[in-house]
Formats: sequence, structure tokens, C-alpha cells
Amino acid sequence: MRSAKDFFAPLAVGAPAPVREIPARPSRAIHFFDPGNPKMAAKVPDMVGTVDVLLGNLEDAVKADKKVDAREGLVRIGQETEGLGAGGPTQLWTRINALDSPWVLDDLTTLVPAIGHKLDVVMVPKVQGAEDIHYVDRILAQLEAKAGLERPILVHAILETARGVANVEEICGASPRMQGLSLGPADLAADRRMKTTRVGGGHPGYLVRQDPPRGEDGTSQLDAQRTTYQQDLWHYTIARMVDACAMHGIYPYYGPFGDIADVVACEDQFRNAFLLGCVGTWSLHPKQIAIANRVFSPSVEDIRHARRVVAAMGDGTGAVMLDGKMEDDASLKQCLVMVELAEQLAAIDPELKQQYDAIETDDATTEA
Ligand SMILES: CC(=O)SCCNC(=O)CCNC(=O)[C@H](O)C(C)(C)COP(=O)(O)OP(=O)(O)OC[C@H]1O[C@@H](n2cnc3c(N)ncnc32)[C@H](O)[C@@H]1OP(=O)(O)O
Ligand SMILES: CC(=O)C(=O)O
Ligand SMILES: [Mg+2]
Repeated sequence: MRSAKDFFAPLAVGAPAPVREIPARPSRAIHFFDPGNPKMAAKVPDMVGTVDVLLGNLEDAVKADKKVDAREGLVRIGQETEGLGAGGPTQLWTRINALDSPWVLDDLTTLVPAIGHKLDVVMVPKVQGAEDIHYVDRILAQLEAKAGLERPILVHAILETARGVANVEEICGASPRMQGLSLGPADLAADRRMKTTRVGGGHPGYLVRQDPPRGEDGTSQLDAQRTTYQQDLWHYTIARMVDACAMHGIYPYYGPFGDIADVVACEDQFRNAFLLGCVGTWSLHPKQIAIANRVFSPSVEDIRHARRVVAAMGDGTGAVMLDGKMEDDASLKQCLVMVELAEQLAAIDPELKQQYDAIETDDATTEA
């Protein structure tokens, strides 16, 4: 383990200094595309400015004999697409191949010299522990130094193995490059030997059932109709990710929702993650971008309420009554999270800015 004193020292002579704080750039949707698929690649220029992050995927979902096409396609897109990466309106990320695959070394040694100045984040799949992040950290520093890059490329880990989940805190704190974590429900389910066959989302068999009603003699009526409540398979893992990320000042994300046609369940799953503390999610198909943008932007109603609490709380201490409810320092802090997020999003999304600017608040408080 590195000493706290040299945690922020560059890992290669000539590499850019690591960042001290991970920038809070909006990243409601990380939209995946296969850069070697001509139809998807052709859509990328028009998507710039409509989605917070475009991610050129090189790993799973790209066939083994198309890995080179995908890598070369991403280089072309990174070099030729206006407004993509390097402070443009849409960030450019990539998901490299797994660290034990035959492709990952070429992914890194090709991408960093060619488009390292455009790449914001490298997503690393199947991260098992801090050692995987240390490997990527060092090699990125060497490649950045060789390419003369002036800002470090950040790293994002996918949590998709049982060992990765067990080591989640050390993964988040393994490098100052760590930008965030995504849930990888498909590989994680396989690694855990869960008995599901889906990419993210719920399962009708994972439920609790209402107790049976009692008859007049006090016996349970086991034949009666009983309501069942489907539970969230991913609650435990997402909650662990959120805590580990918050502890290290980095950002948690939901991952893929594979039932592209079921936009309703997709929205529900995204909203659960938003409410628990995630800042964004993945989009696998263009139609999931609007869902993610909607869910991961605070609603007008929430911002109206949050602003009223901020106004009512004055210097931020004490307790007040607002609409019959007690508000104090702690509820104020929650409201400030929402207000700050709304401000960040309004700065990049004119439609949201208009909605938030139009909010009117009144003063309906009484001092306790
Ligand atoms: C578990 C994990 O690792 S998840 C991450 C890895 N998986 C991925 O990245 C999957 C990315 N998405 C996809 O491959 C595709 O969206 C699929 C396979 C899910 C569906 O593809 P299709 O059946 O072609 O979808 P559909 O017919 O609705 O596509 C409509 C158009 O949008 C395009 N399109 C589909 N997905 C995308 C995308 N992700 N980005 C850009 N364009 C896309 C299609 O090429 C098609 O273009 P066209 O109108 O010029 O023909
Ligand atoms: C996201 C991912 O890679 C998975 O679910 O396996
Ligand atoms: Mg995976």
C-alpha cells in the first residue's frame, strides 16, 4: 500500500499529476456503442450533445473477431468527432477488454497515444481487487508520459465478481484516478451462481408474500389469495457500492438493463438506483438515453420543495415546520444535494434549466 504522502505522486516520470478531486460532471447516461459497427458508429456524431457520456465498448458484446475493428473504429471516432471528450459537451469513455484477455494490452497501448487527449474515462471490467486498479494506474501513467498528455485519464471499475464486491472499498480507494463504479449484474450473477438468466432488472421469483389471513377460529387460511411483492435483487450490491463510493469521493452507477422493450421496468430499476445515491446508469439502446436523463435529473417538484427548505432554514441550523413536517440541519443537507445537482444539470441542459428557473416558491414555514 502506498503511503498517504505519495498517493498523489505521478506513477511515471513525466506523467500528469493525479487529480485531487473527481470532477462532478453530469453523467446520467453512459451510452454504449460498438465502434466497429458501422450503423452505430454513424450515429455517434449526431448523439454528441444529446447524451452526457458516449462509451466505445471493446469488451463483451463485441465478437472476438471484431475486437480490432472496434478498437480502430474508436480511434477514428475519437479523432474525428467534434465535441466528443476533452471538455466537450459529451464525455468520451471506453470499456477496455478484461485484464486477463489477449486484447487489453493493445487496447491501452493503441488508445492512449491516439486519442488519450480526448478520453475522459477508461472503464475496466471484472475488477477483482486493488491490484487490478494498480496495474491499470501504472500503465496509464507510463503511456500518458510517453504521449505527453497534460491531464490524467480517469478509471472506472465494473463490479461484476463476488471478489470485487467483497473488495469494493479497497477498489474505490486504490488510486486517485478512480472516478466511479458500475454494477455488472450479468457477470456478477454468473460469478455468484445466482439462478437468473437476465441482464439486470428484477425477477418474478424473488419475492415476499403477504401472511395468510386468519379465519374466525384463528387458523391460517392458506388457500386465500395473497399479495406478493417482488424484491430488488440488486439492492444489497448497489447499497454497498454507494457507501464505498461516497466514502472515497467517487461516483456510483447502475449498469445495464437488458430488456430493451420494457421501458417501464427499466425506468423503475434506474429510479431505485437514483434514490439510493447513484448518479447515472448505462444506456444500451438509443431509447434508454431519455429514460436515464429523466430519472437521474431531480424532478421539478423535488427542487421546488428543496428550495423551500433551503429558504426556510436560513443559516442552516435549528428546526422549522414546513407543510406539517419537521425540517432541520439534516433534511437541509439532503435538499442541498438535490439543489446542487439541479444547478450542475441546468448548466448543460437548457430544457432542464428552463423548468428549474420557472419554479416558484412561497414561504409557508413556522419556527419551532
Ligand atoms: C452485460 C453487458 O456487458 S451490457 C454492455 C454490452 N452490450 C452492449 O453494448 C449492447 C449495445 N446495444 C446493442 O448492441 C443493440 O442496441 C442491441 C443488440 C441491444 C439491439 O440492436 P438492434 O436490434 O439493431 O436495435 P434496433 O433495431 O432497435 O436499432 C435501431 C437503430 O439504432 C441503432 N442502434 C442500436 N443500438 C445502438 C447503440 N447502442 N448505439 C447507437 N446506435 C444503436 C441500430 O444500429 C439501428 O440503426 P439503423 O436504424 O440505422 O438500422
Ligand atoms: C455490465 C456487465 O458487464 C455485466 O453485467 O456483466
Ligand atoms: Mg460483464
